[in-house]
Amino acid sequence: MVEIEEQLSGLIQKLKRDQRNFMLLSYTEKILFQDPIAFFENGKALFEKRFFWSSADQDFSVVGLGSVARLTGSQDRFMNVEEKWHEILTTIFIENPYTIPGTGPVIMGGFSFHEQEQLDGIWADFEHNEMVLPQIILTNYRGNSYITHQIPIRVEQTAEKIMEQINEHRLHTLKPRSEMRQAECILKQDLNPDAWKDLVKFATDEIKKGSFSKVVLARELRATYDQNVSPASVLMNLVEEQHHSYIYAFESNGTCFVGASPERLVKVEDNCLLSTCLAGTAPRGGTVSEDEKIGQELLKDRKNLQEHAYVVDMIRQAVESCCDEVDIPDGPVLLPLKNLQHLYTPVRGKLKEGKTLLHVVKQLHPTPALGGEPRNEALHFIRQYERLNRGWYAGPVGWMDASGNGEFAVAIRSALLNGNQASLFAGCGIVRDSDPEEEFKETEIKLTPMLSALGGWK
Ligand SMILES: C=C(O[C@H]1C=CC=C(C(=O)O)[C@@H]1O)C(=O)O
Ligand SMILES: [Mg+2]
Repeated sequence: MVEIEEQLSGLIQKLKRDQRNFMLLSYTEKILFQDPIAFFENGKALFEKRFFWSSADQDFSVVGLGSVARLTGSQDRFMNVEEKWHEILTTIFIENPYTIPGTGPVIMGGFSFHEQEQLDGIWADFEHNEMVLPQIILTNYRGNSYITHQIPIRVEQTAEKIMEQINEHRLHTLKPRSEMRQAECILKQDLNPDAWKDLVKFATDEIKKGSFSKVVLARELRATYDQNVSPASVLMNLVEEQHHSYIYAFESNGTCFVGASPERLVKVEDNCLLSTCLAGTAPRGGTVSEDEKIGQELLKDRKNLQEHAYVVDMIRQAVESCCDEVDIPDGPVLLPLKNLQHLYTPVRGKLKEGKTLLHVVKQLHPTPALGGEPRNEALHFIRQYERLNRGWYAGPVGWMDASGNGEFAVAIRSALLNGNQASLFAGCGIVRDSDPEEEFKETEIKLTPMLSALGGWK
């Protein structure tokens, strides 16, 4: 702590010497292990914006509170954010002795599913895309905790005054979590299930006519609770129940988008790229042998293999345009989750010179696991006929650090929380052989993890 104070004094002197008014210091240090959910929960009283991300498999989480910069790109939004991030980075004084991904200045947030979409209704508190540079970041990596402060320094301030605020933030955020009472569902409302099934039938007719080959159709469920739903308590349940999933939350003005997605869009670490093809779904069995039987059937099922193949073909093309040494296995394997299992094909590559994480996001989004094939025809159909405002559902959500490391998942198995109301989203890949009743059942299973994390249902 003494070190930050010395840094601050030095930088204030420097501002005076250079006759400048303002600069941003990003200061990282290792601290005693902290619970990321407690940090997120404790930040509620102090900050309007909060971001949570954890990837169970890699023992990694990054949580951001507050905002010192907001990046909201419009035209060519991914590249726009990339440019703004580079501009900001040239102005930050970074003090980070660690080479741990997700430490130092990190931007966090997401993008709506549709480009240029006007967000209204339940999404009114959300920008159509927003990546935030938080005021404080807690990064947990392999059992160690790091804290990064983004500290705006004005020439007229004193180091002691700035330290007071830093200490205040630490005092209120670095402490154990308090008891959280789980909300109870008092009303569950299915928004027009029959119309959704009719739409699936209509989509298969269009596929047979040759309008497109695959389209992902989503539906929304609304639930009301006996008290305001606490995003932290939902995160706590998701972390406990949904292993092998990215657990994420983005809160803006009291509305929180939260979910547990098994689907990585893309990860970059030291120029190595990982992406995931995930499409094709079956339930889990009640016994080991039943589970194995369902899994084996899924691996041979024509409709599901078709759904999956469109995703692999498109991701291969997109990744090959940005990477060398692309490695994709010939066939899918099973990815078992708590409530369902998927067909899964991992993708690896090495980023080409000059290509970045956001270049790949731009190429990939939306993959046929969320949009369809061909992309434009499927997106047109979704915009025209799907009866919901997707907002950030199925869009890229994630983080990126100053070294170009970062990861985005697709924001499925998600819910938007506002007070005691929640909207839950789930979709299904529709291909030629899709059956409306079966696809409806598939969305029911996909909604189960969020419903359960929200506190069960009536
Ligand atoms: C669009 C969703 O899932 C996608 C990801 C995996 C499997 C899918 C499927 O089998 O239909 C979907 O393409 C969702 O959960 O809302
Ligand atoms: Mg499916």
